Amino acid sequence: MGQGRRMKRKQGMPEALSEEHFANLKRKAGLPVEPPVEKASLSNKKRKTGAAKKPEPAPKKAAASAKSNGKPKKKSKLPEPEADGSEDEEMGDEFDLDQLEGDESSDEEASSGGKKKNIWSDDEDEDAEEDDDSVFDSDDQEEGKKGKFVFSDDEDESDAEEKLTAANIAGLSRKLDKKLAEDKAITEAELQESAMQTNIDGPKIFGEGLEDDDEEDDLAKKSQALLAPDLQLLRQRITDNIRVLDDFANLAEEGRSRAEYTAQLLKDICGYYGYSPYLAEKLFNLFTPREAFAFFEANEMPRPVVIRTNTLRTHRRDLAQALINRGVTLEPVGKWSKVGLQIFETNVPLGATPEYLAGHYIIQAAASFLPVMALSPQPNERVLDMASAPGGKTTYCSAMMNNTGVVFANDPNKERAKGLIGNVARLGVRNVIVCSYDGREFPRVMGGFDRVLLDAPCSGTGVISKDPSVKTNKDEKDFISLPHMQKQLLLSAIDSVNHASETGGFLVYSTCSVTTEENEAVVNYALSRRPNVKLVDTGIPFGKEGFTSFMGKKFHPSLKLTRRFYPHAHNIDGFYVAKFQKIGPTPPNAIGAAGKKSGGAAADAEVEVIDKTPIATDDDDVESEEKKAGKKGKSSNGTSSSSSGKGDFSAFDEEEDVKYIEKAKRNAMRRRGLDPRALKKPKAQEKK
Ligand SMILES: C[S@@+](CC[C@H](N)C(=O)[O-])C[C@H]1O[C@@H](n2cnc3c(N)ncnc32)[C@H](O)[C@@H]1O
Repeated sequence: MGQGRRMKRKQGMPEALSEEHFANLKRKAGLPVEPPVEKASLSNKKRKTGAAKKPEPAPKKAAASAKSNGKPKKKSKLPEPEADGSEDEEMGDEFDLDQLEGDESSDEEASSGGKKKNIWSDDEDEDAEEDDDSVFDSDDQEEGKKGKFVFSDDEDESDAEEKLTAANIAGLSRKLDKKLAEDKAITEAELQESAMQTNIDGPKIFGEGLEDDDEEDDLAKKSQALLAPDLQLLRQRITDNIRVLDDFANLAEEGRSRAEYTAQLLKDICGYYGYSPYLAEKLFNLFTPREAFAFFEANEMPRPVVIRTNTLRTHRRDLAQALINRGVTLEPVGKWSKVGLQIFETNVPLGATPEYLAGHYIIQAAASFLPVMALSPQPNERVLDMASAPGGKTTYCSAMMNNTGVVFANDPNKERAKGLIGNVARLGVRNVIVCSYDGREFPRVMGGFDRVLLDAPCSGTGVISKDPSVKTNKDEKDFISLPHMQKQLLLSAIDSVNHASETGGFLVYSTCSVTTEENEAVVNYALSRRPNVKLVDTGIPFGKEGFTSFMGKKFHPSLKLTRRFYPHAHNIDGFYVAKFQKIGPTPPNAIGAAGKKSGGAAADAEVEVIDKTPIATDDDDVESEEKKAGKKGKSSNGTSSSSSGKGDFSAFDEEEDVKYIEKAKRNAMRRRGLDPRALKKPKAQEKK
């Protein structure tokens, strides 16, 4: 209500961008405030790519294109990104950064010196070339620096960029104003019409007020047949009932209980939005009635189209300029991301622009940036993306890692994995190994990862605007079988993390669903089965806290650290993100540990957890054991002592030796490709 159209479409918690905004910035900076002129400091930022030289960005052109945006245009349909596989791996390296550096290194300095950054000053300055972590959204997201995403400020922005953005936005505003006026006229006409209808005293939509269920259904059907359900009236009753439920003591009719109002409301929601009663109730219960209404409403609207800059190939500001030159109206997705661009309008299919084909961006929902930001993979790490196709998050991990280290991108669905391979190729990602296992086979397949992402298969209740079939095709069975699988996958994911990782030891669990069964209940289960993990802050600067109790169920208090995202509250897909830290080795008798494919009993069977950390050479072994001893023996004041406390020359400890000998034997067997569990076989069997 009262919310502008643009604001409605705007991503997350957007910052209003207007000419006035930039004018204010200029005033602050002591610059004259004037209408846009045709001077572009961007013009000295010539870029070479492996393909043709790009035309120099010119604000005039930008303004012109923004102007043309002011005219009503047919919105282009956004095709699915193609797995075209067009490889131009070297492009990223061929940018002429000399030109950039004069300008952009100042941004780097700014970032390192704590100076504020401009609105386009993201990663771009540093990411493609520098190997500090500024390529990432999570510059300051390293563990221990929670919630410190750098918020780019515009203070340092050059005039041209301000004008560029202002012109782009001005064009957009004009267009939106026009559209707004048209919408207003239509709404007024509709209101007049509905006012005439609401004067008629309530047709009994769906048998309102009738006692007997069968009779009610019959009559409801008849009345529907006679009278097409009047959506206006239905909506009116929905809002009326919400108002009553909001202030029940004062507004309820005498003799009508809260339960009756709620039942009526749910029924109307099913009728109006087309949900199955089962799902409508499940989703309704997550919120207050008013918020539930907002949620259902938001599911009827498309989420903004967002692209993620591939920082392995380009910088966000260059990409923005190139797309603006093609007539795309866009702006940064929000301060929380340095790589996202929200697309308002485009004349060109975003899945077929030269920039797309050259791998400069990927079309990716803003919400799916979040798990990766929370994971915050670091350069040179070993990362597992357990359910990775089609690779939006995998390729973001790679960009954050600057194409170093290795990301194992797993997905058992080979068809989907093709899309993943296509994206990996197009985006010039070189540190990914694609594999295709059931995630529950980890860590048997491989373990010892610095970080693991489990973006689990889910019911999709957070993405109903994209897939409305969810409204009716998910039933009780799904909310039993999916959580069951999610729990198994999560235990496998936990067991695949190396708790002793020098840089990591983290796991992110995410879903694009909002139900507690698939989120808090799964995470709570994992906490109860794995005392060697704890929840930590996701570092994401927005989102609602996870539930610590829900409909009589109590969850661990630390569930508060997990994050829920909603379309109505954050204008992104519904999403859930939980971040774990692994603080100790997997208990040897861990119940329900990974590897058992089937559900049911398998999930509860005792499974030996095998250390799948990459096999080190004997020397490495010694070194890493020493490292561990050193690490663990470090006292709080930083002095080091041996773990036994007996100094370097402590007496032999036979028990401890047995452990090392066993481990060495197992390693030796694995080197020879044998199953180390054979060691456990009874001697008699071995002799045989
Ligand atoms: C939410 S999607 C992943 C999206 C992906 N992370 C991305 O950002 O592009 C869930 C994926 O889980 C995969 N999946 C289903 N069952 C699985 C299992 N048992 N183990 C691992 N992955 C599984 C599906 O094939 C699907 O691609």
